[in-house]
Amino acid sequence: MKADKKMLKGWVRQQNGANRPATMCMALIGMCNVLAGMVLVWSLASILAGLLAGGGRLDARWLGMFILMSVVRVILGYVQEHLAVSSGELARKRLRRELLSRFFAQGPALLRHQHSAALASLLTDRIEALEGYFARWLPASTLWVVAQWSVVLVVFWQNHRAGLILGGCCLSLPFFQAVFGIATAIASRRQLLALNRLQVRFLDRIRGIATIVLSGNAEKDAQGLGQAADELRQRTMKVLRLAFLTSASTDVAMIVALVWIVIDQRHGLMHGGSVAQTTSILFAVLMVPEAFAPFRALSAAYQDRAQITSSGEAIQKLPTLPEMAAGTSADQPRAERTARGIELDVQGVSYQWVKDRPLALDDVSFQLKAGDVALLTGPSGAGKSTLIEMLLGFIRPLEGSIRLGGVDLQALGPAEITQQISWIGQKPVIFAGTLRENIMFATPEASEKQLQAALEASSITGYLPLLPDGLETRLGEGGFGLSGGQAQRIAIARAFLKDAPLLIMDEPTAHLDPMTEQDILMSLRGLLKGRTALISTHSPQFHNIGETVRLTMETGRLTEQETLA
Ligand SMILES: Nc1ncnc2c1ncn2[C@@H]1O[C@H](COP(=O)(O)OP(=O)(O)OP(=O)(O)O)[C@@H](O)[C@H]1O
Repeated sequence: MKADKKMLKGWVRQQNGANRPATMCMALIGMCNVLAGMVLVWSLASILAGLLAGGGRLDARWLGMFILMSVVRVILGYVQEHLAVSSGELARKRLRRELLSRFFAQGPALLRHQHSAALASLLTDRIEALEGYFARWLPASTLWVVAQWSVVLVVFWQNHRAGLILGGCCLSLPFFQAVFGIATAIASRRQLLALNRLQVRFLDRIRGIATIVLSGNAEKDAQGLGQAADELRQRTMKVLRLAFLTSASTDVAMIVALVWIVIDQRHGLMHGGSVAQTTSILFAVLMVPEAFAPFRALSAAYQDRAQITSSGEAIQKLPTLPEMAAGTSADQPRAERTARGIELDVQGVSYQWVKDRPLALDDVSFQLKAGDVALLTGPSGAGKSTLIEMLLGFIRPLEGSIRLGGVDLQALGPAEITQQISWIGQKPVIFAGTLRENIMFATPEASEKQLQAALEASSITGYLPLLPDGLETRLGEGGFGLSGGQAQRIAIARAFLKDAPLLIMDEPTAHLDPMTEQDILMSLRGLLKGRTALISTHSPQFHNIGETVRLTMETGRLTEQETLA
């Protein structure tokens, strides 16, 4: 727990450090704004003193200065706001980039630990909510003590008694902040967690809409969602109440300062003091809101501070990245491929998803020569998908080693692993885009000739005339729908285009009817030529696909290993 907090603090410090130049710039402009504010208030006090105590004389120099400072403050405010927006935007972009590369490096293994709605919300809403932290909280927290106390000191220099009163009232602020600010932070954190729970619940329900409707539980489920939404509403109201109390406590301190200074200095104001004396009293009175403004900005941003802690906690919960091979891509070793495929050597690998649970892979060893086609079978839960995720480089063995083309997988960089392996899963992901974009997803540089060859080899040419716009037909959510077999052909075409020497398939025909399965098998036979392959399947149709090795797994162990003639 303590270690988690330390890590979280370290992460927040790192974020603050990455944003420091922009924060310092905004704080500097903020300070200039405060100084301009002092000159502006002094000009106003001088004008008013001239009118009240100088026989109604309007001093044009002070009027000019007042107008000039007003313009300067507008410009500084605009620049500050502009900087705040772009610094918040840059910080969010940087965080999203970091997170996305972390998600991609984890691959599907990530979804075994985290709900996809929680990941989506982390990447979108929760990063979005950090805008206030970078744009408002960081500059406000850097500036407020310096800005507030320079105002108090200037007032004290001009008018000792008023300065002391103002300073005393300002001293009460950290106390209010401690009471209401901390309560606001806790309430904001709870509100964010409630929001996250609601998002996860919504996505689950949308995904399972058919199951819910058909089970006749739609109404009960809607009630559950309603309760979750109500919990969020109550938590949001609590945050707003607390934020209101924080702001009200600042206002009370400010009004007390204002009234106290006026009562204390009423003699000088009412009994016609000199212009200089009236100016100094008016200056002290008019500076009161200026002295409280930095603190007001800070407490308005206090909620934003809670966001970084809660997003940081969610980011900390992501599994740690597997260590990547060090060095630049130029000096990283390359796996050796041949015209027949690539060698794969798995020696004594073990893996455990959760501590104190049985091993998902237990001392698994096998070897594939270039051109071997291995069929991997075994009952559900035997560890086939875990082995595949390990071969794809998404998880690292606790023990043992994997060599691809004579090189340890851990020594190969992610780009090299990606280049050497094609993967076909149970259901290919079809992205929103045209059929052409979907096929060329991993190889956008492929030529038209290569694309045509892949279309033929995967038999997409068979259904292409049925699509309204051929290769330019838009697919994905909201686009033209494809059958399971048609979609799987896209995955096969992608593999043809990629031309990697190792082909890994995880039940590629799991959701297809026997006829379609036979058609897909025909295309797969073509794809297997000149490649090493590992195919995990429950389907007997795969026997005689041209396999040279049969592997059988049970409860994480390789129980049978047969090499065919
Ligand atoms: N995120 C996880 N947390 C805990 N245990 C896990 C996790 N993922 C998988 N396991 C466990 O690891 C073991 C192997 O699972 P795996 O998905 O590799 O099996 P499989 O052979 O691919 O099954 P299937 O044929 O049904 O896909 C199972 O006992 C499973 O419960």
